[in-house]
Amino acid sequence: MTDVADDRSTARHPDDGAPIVEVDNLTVAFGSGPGAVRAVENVSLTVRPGDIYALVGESGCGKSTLAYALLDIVPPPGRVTEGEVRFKGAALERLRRRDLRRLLGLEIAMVFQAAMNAFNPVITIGDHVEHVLQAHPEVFPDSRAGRAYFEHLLELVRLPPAVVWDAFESQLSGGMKQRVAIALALLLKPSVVVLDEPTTALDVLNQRLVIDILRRLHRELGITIIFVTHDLAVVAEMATRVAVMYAGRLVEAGTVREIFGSRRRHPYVRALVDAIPSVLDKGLLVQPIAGEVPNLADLPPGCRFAPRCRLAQDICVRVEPPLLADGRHLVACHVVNEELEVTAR
Ligand SMILES: Nc1ncnc2c1ncn2[C@@H]1O[C@H](COP(=O)(O)OP(=O)(O)OP(=O)(O)O)[C@@H](O)[C@H]1O
Repeated sequence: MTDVADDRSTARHPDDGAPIVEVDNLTVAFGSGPGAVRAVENVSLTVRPGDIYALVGESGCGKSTLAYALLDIVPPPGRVTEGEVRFKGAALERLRRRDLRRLLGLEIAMVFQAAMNAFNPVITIGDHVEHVLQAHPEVFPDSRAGRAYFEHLLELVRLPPAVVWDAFESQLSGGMKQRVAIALALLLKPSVVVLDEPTTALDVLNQRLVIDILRRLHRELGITIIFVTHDLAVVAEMATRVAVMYAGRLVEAGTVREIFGSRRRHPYVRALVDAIPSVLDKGLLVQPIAGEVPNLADLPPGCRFAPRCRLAQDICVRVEPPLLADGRHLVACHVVNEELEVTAR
């Protein structure tokens, strides 16, 4: 194993290709001085074209903040204090403001967690579409082609264009609004779409529908998907790669197979998996994770998960574990990495 701080090992894999999004040693802080809280700390990851990349963790682990940083839209008082995000090799913060706006609108789109309330309630969905098309004539010089493309997107998200075009937000159900938000995000043909908790606020049937739709959009439009979720069952169904965050740090990253099937897994990830009846089919034996994510302003020494970890040893409460790579599978845990090295000898 090699000691690295990210998932960019030099090992070659069949899915290797030029990265589309790279997060390099990124730290995002809220506030300043001793009271500052680092919602994202020294996180590095690489997203390649065609990935369906899941950012996972419990509430408060920094997933949404990381997602916002991917589009350079961290809300104040949050700010990037270290590291950078690169899109197709170009650092976002070094792009001129005009180029950045263009890039973010056209190449990377976001569907926000509160998509349910993301629309202006006094205009129709058709008006929303017209506004976007007018703001970006470079994508569809003929707005009729833009309208036709939106209708195509509505069909892909399984909504009837004739109903949706003249509808106001209040006339759509929660599931329909989420799907309209996805169609709108794709209108300018971005190569990457970032979705914050795309299934969380939906009932089970609508969750299923949104998962199916996102897989279809990925297949038919070839878009790269990055999504934030606290739900590993959704990850198991949809993602190709996964990064698991705990209290602002990356604790494990790898393929879905590595995250769910590998013997070498972070105890936090094991605990998350054990908390999903649908994945392990344990029925009533599901184990909730005891304790809570620590307050970011008052972190424990050593491994942040140690106070909740059944495997914790002395070293865990003293020394922060490094993120060790086996190929592109990364784990930050003294105990499981030690076990693997012992077995490998
Ligand atoms: N606007 C803000 N002002 C101050 N601190 C913030 C702000 N937004 C986030 N934080 C800090 O960053 C931490 C991580 O928040 P974030 O929303 O990124 O987590 P998350 O994993 O996406 O959780 P959730 O699923 O609940 O959104 C919070 O616990 C909080 O300490």
